[in-house]
Formats: sequence, C-alpha cells, structure tokens
Amino acid sequence: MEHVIFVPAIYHVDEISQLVSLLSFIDSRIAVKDKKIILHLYSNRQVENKDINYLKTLPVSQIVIYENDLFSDWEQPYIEAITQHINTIKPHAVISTSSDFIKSVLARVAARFSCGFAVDCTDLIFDDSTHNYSFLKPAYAGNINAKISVKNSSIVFATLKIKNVAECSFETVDSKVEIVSNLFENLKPFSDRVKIIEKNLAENIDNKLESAKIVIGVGRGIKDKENLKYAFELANLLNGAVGVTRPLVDMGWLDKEYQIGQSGKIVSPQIYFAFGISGAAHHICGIGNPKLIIAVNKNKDAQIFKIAHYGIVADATSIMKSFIKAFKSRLKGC
Ligand SMILES: Cc1cc2nc3c(=O)[nH]c(=O)nc-3n(C[C@H](O)[C@H](O)[C@H](O)COP(=O)(O)OP(=O)(O)OC[C@H]3O[C@@H](n4cnc5c(N)ncnc54)[C@H](O)[C@@H]3O)c2cc1C
Repeated sequence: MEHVIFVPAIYHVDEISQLVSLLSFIDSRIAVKDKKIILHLYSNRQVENKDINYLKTLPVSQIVIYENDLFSDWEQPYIEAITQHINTIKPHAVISTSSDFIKSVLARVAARFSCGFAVDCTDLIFDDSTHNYSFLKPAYAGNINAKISVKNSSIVFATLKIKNVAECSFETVDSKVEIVSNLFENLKPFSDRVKIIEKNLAENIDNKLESAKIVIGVGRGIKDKENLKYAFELANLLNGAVGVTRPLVDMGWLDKEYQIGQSGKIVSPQIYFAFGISGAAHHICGIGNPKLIIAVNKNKDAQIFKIAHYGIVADATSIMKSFIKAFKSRLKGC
C-alpha cells in the first residue's frame, strides 16, 4: 500500500527555496518504498515559470498548482480547499512549513478531522516498520528536545521548521506539474460569507531572511527604532537580510516576519552580525550554524560573546555606521 504524504503550500507565504528544503527533508526522512509525496501549491496569482521549473525537479510524485483569486488574505478558502483535497487524496500525513498563516489554516483543518497537530517541529522520525511518526521540538529555550509521538491518529498533521539549505541532496526528477484554475466553483459560497470592507496591508516584506547568506541581526541594544535604518542599509550593501530579536517585534518596531529564534524564523546564514543582542538561547537557537559570527555589545560579559568569532565591545549603532562607511569604500567599483 502506498504511503501518502500531502504537502500543502501557499505561494505568497512560502519561499520556494524553503519548500525545496522541506520536500527534500521529508524525502530523506521517510524512507519507505511505496512513498508518494503530493505537493499542492495554492496561489492567488500566476506562479512564475522559474519557480515551476525549480519545483519540477523535486522528488515528489505529483505537483498541482491551484491559481485562483479566491486565495486571498483570509484563511477560509484554503481551509475548504485543503479539507476537500485531504478527503480525495486520503494522505497518511499532512506536513507543511511553519509559517503563521499555514499553521492557522492547518490547525482548523486538523480539528475537522479530529486529529492532533504538532507545530514548529525541527525533526521527523519515521518508523518504516510501523509507519508511526515522531517529531522533535525544542523546549525550555532549546535546552531539551521534546519528542512528540503520534499515536492513534487517522492522519498525522505537523509543521516543520527546518533550515533553508542552499544545496539539497536529492535525485532530481522531472515531475509533472498540473495547473488548475477553475476548480473552485464549490468554494465560492465561502467567499460570499465575508465582505472585505477595507484592506490595510502590511508593507510588502521582501527580506528573504530564510535564504540570506548574510544576516544583520539587531537587538534591543540599538536603542531606537530610527536606528533600524542602518541595519537595512548594511543589509542592502552586503546583499543580506535583516533579522531581529523578539523584543523589537513586541515593541512594534518591525513585523514578526523579521523575528529570528524559537518563536520566530530559523535562518541559515554563513555570516551573522549581532548588533546589541544579548545572546539569549531563545534567539540563538534560530541563527543556524554560521561560519562567522560578529557581535557588537556594550557589555563585555554579554552571552553573545561566548559564541562570537569576533566581538566588539562598543555602541551597536556607531559600529553599524562605521561598517557602512567601510563597506561602501571597499565595495566601490565592485
Ligand atoms: C517562550 C519564549 C520564546 C521566545 N522566543 C524568542 C525568539 O523567537 N526570538 C528572540 O529573539 N527572543 C525570544 N524570546 C526572548 C528571549 O528570551 C530574549 O529575551 C530576547 O532574545 C532578548 O533580546 P535582546 O537581546 O534584543 O534584548 P536584551 O536581552 O535586552 O539585550 C540587549 C543587549 O544589548 C546590549 N546593549 C545595550 N545597549 C547597547 C548599546 N548601546 N550598544 C550595544 N549593545 C548594547 C546589552 O548589553 C544587552 O546584551 C523568547 C522568550 C520566551 C520566554
């Protein structure tokens, strides 16, 4: 009997490179002979050809792209579509990325099937003799890994928070991609229940934090929201991305999309700058395993210096400005 894993994804939420990492991770972890991985990508706009070509090479049995403007900024159409698709596909497991949006969709779908839901897991253990799933999830500031065993569930629902790996090792295939645009007649009634009166969209975030090779990490030590502009300038110069600690998100300085750590994103840069970051375990567990960590902190005893390769005891904002000046002159003409 085929073992079916259904991966629902949302085009405007999931970075394609993140999906590639997720799919190759699932492929490597679930080593059962008759495995079938089905990817459904839900999109409210036309999916770009370069993304389709990339997805085609993945080790999946089937890729279906649903392009429909019903897939907008609220969850219900996704809940209905994914529920329908689960009823048709009858998967053993439904696994997705750990974006906040898909978590809020899948939580409701899992409830409809009276199943539990393991979120933000960092590893998956599959028993190929019993076909039982277990997941690992960091707890107590990443000091322990809790093992979540799924028992007596008709479908396993989980989200994985894994590192975005630049190069995944999988055998490339030439999967067929089916694009469906008119299948949602029966979803239309759900769009009638909600009338969108006004849209206040958050600024379009084009930060590519998860795939950035250089991350400019910023913490409470930068003192003022105004100083964030230097982090963005530095990130721009180095073709990197900005990531922040949770207090900055809690203070409303930046959207949660920028948060790194246990309750934020997991990144995997080669170089990580830590400006005014104390080095709390909740944050550090999200920075991956960079080859180089450069930390700037006023306190010479700050925790961050224990893991930094280079440490500067100074004011974070002044050093950011100096770096900008230095990189500008070094990169001139490059
Ligand atoms: C369940 C749970 C989940 C959490 N999840 C996350 C998460 O996902 N991500 C996350 O980041 N945190 C998370 N936290 C919070 C985390 O524990 C820390 O409180 C947080 O990371 C600290 O952020 P910070 O380093 O910016 O601030 P602080 O701890 O306040 O550190 C500020 C640092 O700046 C230095 N400093 C001060 N002035 C200057 C200056 N002028 N120049 C240079 N340095 C200066 C200080 O010496 C200090 O080291 C979580 C906490 C809990 C309980």
